[in-house]
Amino acid sequence: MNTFKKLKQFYWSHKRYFFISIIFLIVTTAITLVYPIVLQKTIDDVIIAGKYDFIPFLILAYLTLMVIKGVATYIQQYTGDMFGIIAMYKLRKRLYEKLQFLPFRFYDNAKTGDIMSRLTADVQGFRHFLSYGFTEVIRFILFVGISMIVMFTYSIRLTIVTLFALPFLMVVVHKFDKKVHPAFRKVRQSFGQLNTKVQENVSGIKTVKSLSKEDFEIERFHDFNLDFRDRNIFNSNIWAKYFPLMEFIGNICIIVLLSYGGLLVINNELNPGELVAFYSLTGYIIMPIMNLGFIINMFSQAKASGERLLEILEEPNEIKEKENPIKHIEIKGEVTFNNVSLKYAGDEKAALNNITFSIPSGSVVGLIGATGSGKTSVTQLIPRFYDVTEGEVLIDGINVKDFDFYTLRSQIGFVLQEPFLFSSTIKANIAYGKPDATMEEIMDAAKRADAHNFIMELPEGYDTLLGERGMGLSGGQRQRISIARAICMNPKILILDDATSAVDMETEFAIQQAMQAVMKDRTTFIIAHRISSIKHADQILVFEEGKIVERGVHDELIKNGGPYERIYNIQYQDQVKILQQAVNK
Ligand SMILES: Nc1ncnc2c1ncn2[C@@H]1O[C@H](COP(=O)(O)OP(=O)(O)OP(=O)(O)O)[C@@H](O)[C@H]1O
Repeated sequence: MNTFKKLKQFYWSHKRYFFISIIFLIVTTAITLVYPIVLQKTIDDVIIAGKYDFIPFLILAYLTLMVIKGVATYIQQYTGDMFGIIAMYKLRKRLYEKLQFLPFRFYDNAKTGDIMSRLTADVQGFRHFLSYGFTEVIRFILFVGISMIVMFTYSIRLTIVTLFALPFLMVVVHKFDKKVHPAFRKVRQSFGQLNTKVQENVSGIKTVKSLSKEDFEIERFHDFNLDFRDRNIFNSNIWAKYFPLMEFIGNICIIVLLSYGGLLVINNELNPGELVAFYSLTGYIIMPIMNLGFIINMFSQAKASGERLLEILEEPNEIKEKENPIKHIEIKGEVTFNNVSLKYAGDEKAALNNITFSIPSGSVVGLIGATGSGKTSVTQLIPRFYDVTEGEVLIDGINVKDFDFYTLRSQIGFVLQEPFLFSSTIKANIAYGKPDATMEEIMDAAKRADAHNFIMELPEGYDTLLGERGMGLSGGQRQRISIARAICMNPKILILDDATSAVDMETEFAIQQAMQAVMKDRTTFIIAHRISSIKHADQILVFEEGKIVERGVHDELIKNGGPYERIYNIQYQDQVKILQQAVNK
């Protein structure tokens, strides 16, 4: 019940639909329970007593009851559905909002397919119980409770004898619940894994095909599909075992009722109509108890789903804005790292070790070093994608933790290593960080990123719709659009994380030329593997295993005898060799 209590905020605020549904449920249940009584009166007081004049009135009474029941059922179902649907809407909304604000750390390990299945199937499972499960529980209580009262008024002895099997039925139902709940949780988990598999496969289909791993992937999917099938079979097995047992116990009740009740009628201790009414009422008790399986099933699904939803809703967010943060100020862009260390959650080794540097506003800093040496990690600490483990990161002398997220992040333009484009128009992609940008601003940003010419060659120009993740464009084109997006925001700090790695040397040169003007008055971090990308930087930081091992400007560093000179020699000697080979041909 704890799961339902924790999720109460999503359904209890519109409880009026629930109560209306319950009121009309009581009406329909009451009418259903009146049928056996009307039947008993028809047999005992009209047919056996030979008062046939009453029959037209009874027909009319039946008809009226049916019309009222029909209308009541409609209202009950509609409001019950509304109760579940509104909760589903609110839950999805909150989950989506939560996902937007969860830290990068969460996404480092999250699986897209699993998150998708939580937002779809699990929300649906929970909604199902709210719409139907709750009312079924109440219908159960009403049916069993009222039927028992009516039966007791007809014959106490027959009621007791008929219902002797009920405790057995209860025990079976209880055992069923104990087994079916964990089974359902596993079905849900397995569905999440299956979704993840499909999603990963579709996203990585090029890698799969390029390595001819289709059969391997089919095999792997087969394993997940098999697991999902087996878990469902296991679940069905529980059903198949317990349901006939419940039915068997119910049928014994009916046999006992008809044997003992028949005897009472023969001995004139019970009227025939009363026995018929008893038979119907017993059905009203046994059927709901057997249906309890369905209700428990629905409840188990909802509980399992609710738990999975709570896992997202209760996921801690360690990167928070402080109270009364600094807002609405324009930063200048001076960036300082003081003895900064960073250890990613779950990692033994620190990714950054005691990093200290200061970048004056408006200057360009180049970050170079082997892969995994910590360059990206440094830049991710500035907009607080992660928080430092030790030390502090300052912008204009203010700790980044003191800013509100919008003030901080809206003034930092990021061009990521793997640019992500949305499946909308090129125009919308460039203006993503500044939705009110004019067409002139968008085109200006594209020109600076050397993207304007190729965009104009596309049939729809800036209105060209991109496929998912920018499919339909080359890697270099995607990178240029993402550079244009960052420029369009007009940020004070610009971070280019290997931003020109996917473009050829000529395009890189063109972008660099255009960027000279863009970088003016902005602090720019350029992470690069090519020396050509950073050689004009005002300051170059050379990284090795999470530490800065060298710093200076290009002309000094190439004669320093350190790692920069080594990288320079490898890259430029190669070029000289290539040029010599070309001349010798
Ligand atoms: N999200 C993360 N969770 C855990 N460890 C991480 C994460 N991101 C990076 N690391 C680790 O931190 C170290 C530094 O990685 P980082 O991405 O900063 O290096 P880099 O110099 O930018 O590499 P590259 O040139 O390949 O982009 C590496 O050992 C890496 O495995």
